[in-house]
Amino acid sequence: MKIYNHIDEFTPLKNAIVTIGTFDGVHQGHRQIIAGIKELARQTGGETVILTFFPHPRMIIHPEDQTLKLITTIHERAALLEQLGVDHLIITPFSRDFSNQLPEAYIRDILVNKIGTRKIIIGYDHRFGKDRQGGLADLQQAGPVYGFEVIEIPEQDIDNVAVSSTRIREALLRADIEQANAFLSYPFFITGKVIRGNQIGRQIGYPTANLLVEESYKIIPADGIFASTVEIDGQTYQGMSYIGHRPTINGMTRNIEVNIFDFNQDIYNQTVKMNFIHFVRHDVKFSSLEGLKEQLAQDKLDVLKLLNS
Ligand SMILES: Cc1cc2nc3c(=O)[nH]c(=O)nc-3n(C[C@H](O)[C@H](O)[C@H](O)COP(=O)(O)O)c2cc1C
Ligand SMILES: Nc1ncnc2c1ncn2[C@@H]1O[C@H](COP(=O)(O)OP(=O)(O)O)[C@@H](O)[C@H]1O
Repeated sequence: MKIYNHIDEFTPLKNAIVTIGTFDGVHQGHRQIIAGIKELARQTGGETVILTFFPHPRMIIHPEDQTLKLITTIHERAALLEQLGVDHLIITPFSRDFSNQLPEAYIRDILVNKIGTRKIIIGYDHRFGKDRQGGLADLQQAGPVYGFEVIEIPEQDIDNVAVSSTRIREALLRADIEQANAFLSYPFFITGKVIRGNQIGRQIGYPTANLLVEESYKIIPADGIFASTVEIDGQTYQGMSYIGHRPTINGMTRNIEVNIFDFNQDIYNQTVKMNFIHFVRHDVKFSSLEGLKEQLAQDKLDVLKLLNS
């Protein structure tokens, strides 16, 4: 997959099969749409193009607003789309200039002249251009003029998609990993760099890699203990992960940590992918590290059972 960080980097195609959207999470609903454009591309010898927007307008207009959380960072989104076999991903910053284009100009300049759109799959309620003036009707009118076909995704299908994007976030925020994963059709994951902690982990026999997530807009599930798999340097391990403030040691920061099973390497500064497979239990304040240690032994048994049965 080729990634373009600006529409001007793109060379128009002869037969572009296009869809437009945020695709946060690249979940089950998105996957159906992507399967659709891939099938059309296969039938017509075309190439698939996804036009997406990043940063989100709210991030630009209100950078201090931390309430907007996304299931996937832009890098994670790109990686997932690549795995699905999309040919081209155009990431357009939502600048004032871009959003101020009139619908007719947007269709002509971007979709036709810059991309080479021959087929566009679009939701029935998709809006574009200045003040969101443009819609499906404008595309349908322009199609015959410029030689592209418009394929509408019906309301019913969109509703399913919209609902599940929100539902995935809601599920994660109540630590309902099973529900989130069912909607995503793959395990929810966090990518981060391993940073130093208090080094208490190894003292109690459970070293934990602490993850730093650089993107403040990445959604972090509710606190708890989870059965996980961890990907490091192309290898996958099992482990038990933790999200919380470590009440037992009166921790001040909200940590994302994982104790990796059958593993003994220094991985500081490495980037790891932590997959969330099952919720195990809620965070608890123990009266001593000894109490926590006993619980960790039990957690390990529970996690092994969950991952291997
Ligand atoms: C599977 C797992 C479960 C945990 N459960 C709790 C818990 O219930 N309560 C708590 O205070 N800390 C819990 N922790 C966090 C530990 O307190 C933390 O890993 C330990 O203090 C080591 O911190 P360090 O990485 O800064 O050395 C858990 C950690 C893991 C990996
Ligand atoms: N099985 C393991 N699981 C997690 N980290 C491990 C493991 N074995 C070695 N490590 C290393 O030890 C570090 C965690 O040890 P810990 O004592 O908890 O220190 P810190 O508080 O700095 O995280 C990890 O960042 C990693 O580099």
